[in-house]
Amino acid sequence: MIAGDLKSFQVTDADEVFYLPDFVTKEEEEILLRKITESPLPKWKQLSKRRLQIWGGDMTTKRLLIPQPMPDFIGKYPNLIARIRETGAFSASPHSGPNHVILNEYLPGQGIMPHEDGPAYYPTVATLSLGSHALFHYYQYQLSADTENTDDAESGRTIDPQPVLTVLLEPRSLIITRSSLYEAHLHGIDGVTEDTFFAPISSQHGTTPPIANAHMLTGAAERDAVTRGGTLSRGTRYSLTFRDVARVANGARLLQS
Ligand SMILES: O=C(O)CCC(=O)C(=O)O
Ligand SMILES: [Fe+2]
Repeated sequence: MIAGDLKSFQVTDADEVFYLPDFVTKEEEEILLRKITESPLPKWKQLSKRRLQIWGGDMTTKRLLIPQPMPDFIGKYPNLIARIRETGAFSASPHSGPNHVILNEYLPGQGIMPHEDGPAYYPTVATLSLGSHALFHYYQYQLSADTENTDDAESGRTIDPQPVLTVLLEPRSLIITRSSLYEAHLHGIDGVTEDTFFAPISSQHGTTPPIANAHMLTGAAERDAVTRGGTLSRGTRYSLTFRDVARVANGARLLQS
């Protein structure tokens, strides 16, 4: 892919969100899924509702990355880091590419509450989906206080429950989020076992928000469900979130301190 092409993957004119379907091939997806599911148990960090792995190094409380080499299936075959650099999405980031990856595992019924990714990272994230689709929502904070809505535990600010943008992430796709949707918005995935879509004609009966990347979908089942109405069952999904941690510890300096 040529760096300048990124614009042709932009989901809407208004937002810096880019959807790249089929970013990895089926064969590459199989290799990645095998490597992930074969990884030894100690690699996993168990949270209350899902588990994850962190690659590229751990972060100190002062948001300093203590770098670790990437596993071969991220940095060599397939070389996902290089492929993401080639999109140009990180061209203005401190290291011109991602240096940190979080792998999340979601079983059917598991999701991630609306949240912000925080200031340790350069405000660009690229997310590769493997194994299953997900419906990904971007939210904004409520401008005026409304007691009916949920509060964000961390900021204490109220989140508008109506997403500002919803995209369907197909397996093997990459979604890139930059700028305002990264810095001033939240994102999340509902913990459901299936997603139901209503054909536009009957949309008044349904509650599904419009899918902003409907015109960019490449999977037959996904296109069908979104354009004609239907249900997509969630399988186990793995997401790899690629980011650039601005501050990286320098080995020599670490030894001196
Ligand atoms: O699984 C995803 O697509 C989102 C993950 C996420 O938001 C995060 O790890 O911060
Ligand atoms: Fe996130």
